[in-house]
Amino acid sequence: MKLSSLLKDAAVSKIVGDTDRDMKGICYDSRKVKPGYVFVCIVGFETDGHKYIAGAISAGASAIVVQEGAKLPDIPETITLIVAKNTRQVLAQLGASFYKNPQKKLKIIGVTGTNGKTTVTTLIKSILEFEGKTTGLIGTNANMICGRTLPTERTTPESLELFELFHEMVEEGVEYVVMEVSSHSLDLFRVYGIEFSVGAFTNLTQDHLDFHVTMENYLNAKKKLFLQSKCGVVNADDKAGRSILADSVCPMTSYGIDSEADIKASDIRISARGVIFNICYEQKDYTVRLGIPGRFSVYNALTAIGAVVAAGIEIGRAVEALTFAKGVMGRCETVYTNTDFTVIIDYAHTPDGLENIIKTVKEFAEGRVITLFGCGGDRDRTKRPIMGKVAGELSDYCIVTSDNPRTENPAAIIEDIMAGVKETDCEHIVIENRREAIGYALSFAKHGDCVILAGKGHETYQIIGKTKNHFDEREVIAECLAAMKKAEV
Ligand SMILES: CC(=O)N[C@H]1[C@@H](OP(=O)(O)OP(=O)(O)OC[C@H]2O[C@@H](n3ccc(=O)[nH]c3=O)[C@H](O)[C@@H]2O)O[C@H](CO)[C@@H](O)[C@@H]1O[C@H](C)C(=O)N[C@@H](C)C(=O)N[C@H](CCC(=O)O)C(=O)O
Ligand SMILES: Nc1ncnc2c1ncn2[C@@H]1O[C@H](COP(=O)(O)OP(=O)(O)OP(=O)(O)O)[C@@H](O)[C@H]1O
Ligand SMILES: N[C@H](CCC[C@H](N)C(=O)O)C(=O)O
Ligand SMILES: [Mg+2]
Repeated sequence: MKLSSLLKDAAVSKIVGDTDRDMKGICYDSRKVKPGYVFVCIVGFETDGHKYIAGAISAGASAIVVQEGAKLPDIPETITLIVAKNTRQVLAQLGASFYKNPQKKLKIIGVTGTNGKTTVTTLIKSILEFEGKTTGLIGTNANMICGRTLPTERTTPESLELFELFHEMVEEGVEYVVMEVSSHSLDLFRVYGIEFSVGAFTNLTQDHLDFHVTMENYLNAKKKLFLQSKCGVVNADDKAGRSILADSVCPMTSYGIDSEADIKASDIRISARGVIFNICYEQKDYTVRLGIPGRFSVYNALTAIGAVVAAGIEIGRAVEALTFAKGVMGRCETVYTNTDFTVIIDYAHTPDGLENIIKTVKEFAEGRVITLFGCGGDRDRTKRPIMGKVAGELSDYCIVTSDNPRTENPAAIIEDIMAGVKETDCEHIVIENRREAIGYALSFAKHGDCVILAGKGHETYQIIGKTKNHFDEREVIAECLAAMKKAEV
């Protein structure tokens, strides 16, 4: 594609050099540049892309996009220099042009909120597929195109990768895309230029304050989704949800249990096997059955129903489809252990998520609730003591261990968590090594107990330092149980 066509809709302030040249690709990482590429310099949180201009040019970049005011090295005249106020925005605009605006050929449903995005997007996908629609999914656990699974690094990919994914989806005949829209992605222009057919909001509780600093900034990031959605579906029971409804600039559907709402749930029955409840929509009643336990599952079902109805699916069909919806890997997932206690893997990694899963398990545990958890390193530190307190207040026993320590000292993360646990009188133990901690939990559990392994969910790795080690809790559980059996003989 000619550089001039690529730049047609881009917000650039100055261009120096040839724009008639043919561009082979776009790249924002100098290490991936190939001959004939345009290299977009991003001022990042760890480093500055402008530092790598020389490397990009020697790898063959023939055009460079730089941010206004950035310090630049000598750039040869043969290279086209493009100056912009915001290179993240230009990256998204170039990506959309390069892949021929695939977002305009798809019906895109975006889901945002602190907790529930992965679960809700998976439920929406199940409903759409029940209706015979072709779908694409983008989120934390995986990206999927018509049932084909692609690996994913992020909840919401960088704009360039996102438009490439949309392009593949269009090529493969996808009609509906269901995607998680993280607050980071909204602030960092990863979804810039996309008009969502439906924007849906689950809830807002503390997380990611390392990035957003205040809850107000965090909410404002989430609100951006509704500035680029044709219509919205929002939780009226949530304080932030009510603020989104109050500021609405597009038609909104509200849902809730406690508040007046367009889709209102009542008569909720919760068991270990799932939830059954009534919903009232446009003066008609429907009975919803979902095979995932917990009051939060009622909310996730309501968000999913609201979103598909806003996307044109008949509500009765959506309700019927949910009956067949499967649980999501690592979300309240019961692991088969052939023991007389229960082991549940869950992705709770926020105070609210942890509170929800422990309360849910308490509703059906016959014996003690034993919670094993840690907190991620290089992430919001202030949530750690709160999670410690929540786990201590609600559990019968806590095992405090490591999550993904990343570049932080695991013992220091645990110390932050322990400040909260110690505010409660919950019995507890600290075992830094997660594998050993799981072994301990399994040997400690007795008849009727429920062991919750919280925080890692679907993850099959543990990040220690900058190394990603294979770590699948399902395998660890099986290995520990086998070792325990061997020791008995
Ligand atoms: C805060 C954040 O989101 N950062 C992301 C962002 O990094 P960044 O823009 O700060 O980039 P940087 O690493 O400082 O580098 C600056 C630029 O120099 C370039 N570079 C760098 C080195 C080099 O040799 N050559 C070169 O060109 C880089 O490619 C980049 O363009 O862009 C990078 C490239 O896409 C991401 O890898 C990185 O994700 C970091 C690792 C991350 O952990 N992000 C998490 C917090 C995240 O995004 N989470 C959300 C929410 C999760 C949820 O709640 O579900 C998500 O959507 O996943
Ligand atoms: N609606 C909800 N409200 C509160 N907690 C929830 C809700 N749904 C799920 N949870 C809890 O939060 C955890 C994460 O759920 P899920 O993965 O669906 O959320 P997410 O928003 O995609 O998270 P992430 O931002 O990390 O991708 C679950 O394992 C469960 O403990
Ligand atoms: N999307 C979340 C995932 C946290 C999962 C937990 N295992 C951790 O590493 O903190 C984040 O990036 O904050
Ligand atoms: Mg997710």
